[in-house]
Amino acid sequence: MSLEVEHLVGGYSSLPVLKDISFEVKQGTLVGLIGLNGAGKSTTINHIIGLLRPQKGSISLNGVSLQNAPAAYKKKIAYIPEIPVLYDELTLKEHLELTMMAYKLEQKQAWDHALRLLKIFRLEKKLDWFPINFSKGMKQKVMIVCAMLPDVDLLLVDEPFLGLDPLATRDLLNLLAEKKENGTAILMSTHVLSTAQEVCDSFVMIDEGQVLADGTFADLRKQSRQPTASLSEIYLDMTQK
Ligand SMILES: Nc1ncnc2c1ncn2[C@@H]1O[C@H](COP(=O)(O)OP(=O)(O)OP(=O)(O)O)[C@@H](O)[C@H]1O
Repeated sequence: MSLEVEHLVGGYSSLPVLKDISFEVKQGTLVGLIGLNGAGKSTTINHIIGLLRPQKGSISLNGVSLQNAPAAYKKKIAYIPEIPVLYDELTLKEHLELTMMAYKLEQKQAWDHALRLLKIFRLEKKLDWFPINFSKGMKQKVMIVCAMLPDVDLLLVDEPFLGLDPLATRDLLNLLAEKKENGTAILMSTHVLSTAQEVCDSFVMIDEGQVLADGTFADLRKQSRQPTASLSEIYLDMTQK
């Protein structure tokens, strides 16, 4: 049971940003997608959520192919984007209702869950607010709450820590750990390598649209022949070679 990306070639129109990307995210694991600016992290995620169409290769989740069964595949994924995408004319409450409708969630259970998440992120008194009145971090928290509501097989998280205060970062990490325990596969792109080193079970390092290395932190230390190096040192060393 996992996300499988196999020989993915893709990008924007005819420009192939991703050259031949393969990796797996197993059920109940958190995988860090690591790369410099422009390496192809968001492009990879955009392919996995079906926003971009592969030029070659395949993407499947627990055997369900994005190409062959897009609706069944998309029901099983949730996504926290790097830049919050909210509807100006909808309140926080209406954003939650929209998410519940989209995933066909049972109302009572979904609202209990939503209220718990809203309390964690200190948003429970802002249900009637519109996005224009939210700070950057608050908008990011709304995206997190919406993505955490459904019970999905795969959660994609694109650079979540920018704009979040330390309390919210801790709360997000706790929620990711909870999701993982429930069996969700999580792929998270981030530049915050110290946090990634602490919380991720394994890593996919990409550079110029190609996988440089993948595996656990111990695997990467072995591959780079640096038994005491940090994730950041390993990555800098690999990209400079
Ligand atoms: N909409 C787009 N149209 C054309 N090219 C794009 C588009 N978005 C990104 N690219 C190009 O694709 C390449 C990979 O970009 P991508 O956004 O995937 O990088 P990233 O690893 O997520 O970087 P960052 O860490 O800066 O967010 C870059 O060369 C970028 O210029």
